[in-house]
Parts: sequence; structure tokens; C-alpha cells
Amino acid sequence: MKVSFPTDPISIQKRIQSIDPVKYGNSRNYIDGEVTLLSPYIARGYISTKQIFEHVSSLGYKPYQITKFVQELAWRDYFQQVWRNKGELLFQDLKQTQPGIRNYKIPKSILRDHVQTGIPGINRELNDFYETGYLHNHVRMYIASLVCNIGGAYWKKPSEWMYYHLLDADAASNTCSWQWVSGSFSSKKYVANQENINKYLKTNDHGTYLDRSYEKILEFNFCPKELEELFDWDLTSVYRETENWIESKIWNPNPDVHIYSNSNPNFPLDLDSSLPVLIYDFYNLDPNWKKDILANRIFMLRPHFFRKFPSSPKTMDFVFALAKNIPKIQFFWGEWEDLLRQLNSTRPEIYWKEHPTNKEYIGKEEERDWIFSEVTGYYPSFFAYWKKCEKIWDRKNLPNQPNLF
Ligand SMILES: Cc1cc2nc3c(=O)[nH]c(=O)nc-3n(C[C@H](O)[C@H](O)[C@H](O)COP(=O)(O)OP(=O)(O)OC[C@H]3O[C@@H](n4cnc5c(N)ncnc54)[C@H](O)[C@@H]3O)c2cc1C
Repeated sequence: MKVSFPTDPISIQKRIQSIDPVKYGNSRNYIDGEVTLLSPYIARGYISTKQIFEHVSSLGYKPYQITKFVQELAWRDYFQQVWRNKGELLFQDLKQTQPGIRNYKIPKSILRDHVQTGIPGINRELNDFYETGYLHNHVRMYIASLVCNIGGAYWKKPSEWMYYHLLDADAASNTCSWQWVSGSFSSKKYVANQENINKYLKTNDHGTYLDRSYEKILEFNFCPKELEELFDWDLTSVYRETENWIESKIWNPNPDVHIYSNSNPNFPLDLDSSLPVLIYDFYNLDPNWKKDILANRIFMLRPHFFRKFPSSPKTMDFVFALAKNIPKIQFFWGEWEDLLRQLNSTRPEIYWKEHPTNKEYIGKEEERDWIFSEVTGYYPSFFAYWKKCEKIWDRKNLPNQPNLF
């Protein structure tokens, strides 16, 4: 999919205004379907699922017409709740050991400049992925299924590979989805055959190793030669790419692109000690957050976070450009203690939004937006979670807007 992700507020607003939740319901599985392309903004906390939900709710549709769309937004909130409740356990098999593991690497044939999976439609989408940083949901499922369920890889390293390249990188949606496809967070593995791929990717490929019935595919006990050669995806090496990107900005004196760091003492953060400090990060770039108050606005780029979750230079460029929409934001490369050192003896009020990745902060934690904030806790399946959400949605709609039904 050749798509682009502008970072100026007007283009993002236009993208929200153009959501067609009804067409979405009928077409989202097709490569040219009416998907919103909003995930990079949602994942970065620039807009929330709640804002999108409120927008589509105001369009005058009957709830049943927009249920599919609202459900997909709720999938995102559901995965966030799984992470919030499971914590570090998110990164282990959630329900049961992934069945049929044959390796702990990734196939070389999905790597940039080596794309050759044997499935032409998937090759096309992978090549576009390296250009755009985005994959259609169905393609993500096809790739995960190919890598884990046909190629026999354990889900962990391939999920890290995909996360690294995604503009919408989100460890909750990503990890849960890879586990869902590979059978460690679902009751069975997800597989697609060539007929299904041709239908949704609008290709016409035949004679591939997936060109057979589901029964035959599930009986697969060999690895197609295209998926045989393996590559050891290593977080330490890919983190160096993220770090190089950061370093180039630390030593760039141009204030428009500069990132502050204790390693470059010539450029201390420009802090007003009489004002509170608002912390932004990879998952919270909300330009409307406390926008009417005067504050020091600091985007924390923490080394330990990026060592665990490295992102590609393309994603980092996107995040940086998006964050620039927050007036007077300053970028800081360092850990929490490094920030405290910059604050010296002044102890301003410090605010941030709740997220599983920022538990070390001390100050005033604020809640994130949720569509159904009443539904919290771990639910073993999306549908158990959705049932609760639906009840609340009905209750919200019925008394006030009976004519909607
Ligand atoms: C293997 C795999 C890995 C994934 N990794 C990520 C990831 O790192 N980050 C990420 O944001 N999403 C991830 N997803 C979920 C989904 O693919 C993307 O959110 C969706 O494709 C984004 O495109 P869109 O904005 O056009 O979505 P639309 O279809 O227009 O949906 C609107 C919004 O609803 C949410 N949403 C839709 N479908 C899903 C879904 N299946 N799961 C969770 N939320 C959903 C997203 O926030 C999305 O922006 C992954 C899915 C799979 C199968």
C-alpha cells in the first residue's frame, strides 16, 4: 500500500473528517478498503480512540451501522488493557505455549532488499512497508501467519522486527496480535491460503506453496524453501540505528532539530523553574494536553526504553515531526534521574499520562483517554471485554438519543 502520513495538524484533521464508518465495515479487509490510516497518530497518543469514537458518534448514524468500526477502535483499547494488567507478562506466551515452534529467528526473505517470500502479493506489500512504515491489518496477519505458522518461527523476534519498522509501533497491539495469529493468545493458529490472499490483496497468483486448501496447509510439515534461510534479529544491533539517529541530533546545534542530553553540556534544557513540567513520550504526544497553561514541555527519549523497543530512523523522523506540533516542546535524551539533575534544586510539579512504560516517574500521573473508561482489568478474550463495552454504549445511547435506533 503506497500511503503517506503527513504530520501537519490540518492534514491529520482532514483524515479524521473523512472517516466513513459505514463503508469501513464492508471493506476494511480489502487492501483498497476504506481504512482510516490513523493508527500512527493514535499509537503516538496524538489523537485518542475516544476522540475518534466521539467524532463518529456525532455523525448521526445508528449504532448498528458503526458497530464494526467502534469494535476495531475497542480492539486497540482492549490490547492496552491487557498490557496494563499483565505488565511484563505481555512479552511471554499469554495463554499457552505457541504450538509448532521450529526456530527463534526470522526468515531472511522478509528483510529489506531480500524480500522473496514466494508469495508475490506479500512481497509487494513488504516492499511498500519499507518505504512507508505502514501495513494494512490483513497483510500484518498474512505476514505473521507466514512467518510463524508456515515458517515455524516463535512470535517474539518477528514481532520486534515489525514493531521496529512501524510508524504506529505499539507493543500492546503488536505483541497481542502476533500471539493471536501464532496461537499463544488464541485457541487456534490463523492461516490464510492463496485464494484468500488473492481475494483481499486483489492479486491473481497461482501455484505457490499456499495455493491449496486450508486442510492441506494445516497439515504442512515442511518449511517452504523461501522461508528456510533465517536471520537472527538482534535488538542490540538495531538499537544502534535508533541511537545513531538520536546522536546526530544531540550534536546538531540547530535549535529546530536539537535534542538535549547531559552528554552535551553546552546545551542545557531551557527551563522556567516557576512553571510545571509536562512530560511527553513515545506514547503521549497529545497536542491538546493542558494546552492552555504555561509549562515546560519535555519529550523524554529514554535510552532504556529504546534499548527495549528500538524504532527505525523513519519512525523516529515521524515521531519528531509530529511532536513539533506541540508549542515550545524540548527533546531530552536521558533517564528520569538525568532530567532531575537538569531541574537542579527546583522541584516543579511534574505531570505525565499513565502508561506501562513510564512507571519510574514521580509526580502527578494523569489518566489516558479510553472509549469505555468504566471497563478495566484483564479480559481473557476481546469478546468478553466487548460485551461489557457494548452494555455501556447501549446505556449511553438509549436515554438521550432514542431516535438513533
Ligand atoms: C501482526 C499484527 C501486528 C500489529 N501491530 C500493530 C501495532 O504495532 N500498532 C498498532 O497500532 N496496530 C497494530 N496492529 C493492529 C492493526 O493492524 C492496525 O492498528 C491497523 O491496521 C492500523 O491501520 P488503520 O489506522 O488504517 O486502521 P483502521 O482499520 O482504520 O482502524 C482504526 C483504528 O482502530 C484501531 N484498530 C483497528 N484494527 C485493529 C486491530 N486489529 N487491533 C488493534 N487496533 C486496531 C487502530 O487504532 C486503528 O488506527 C497489528 C495487527 C497485527 C495483525
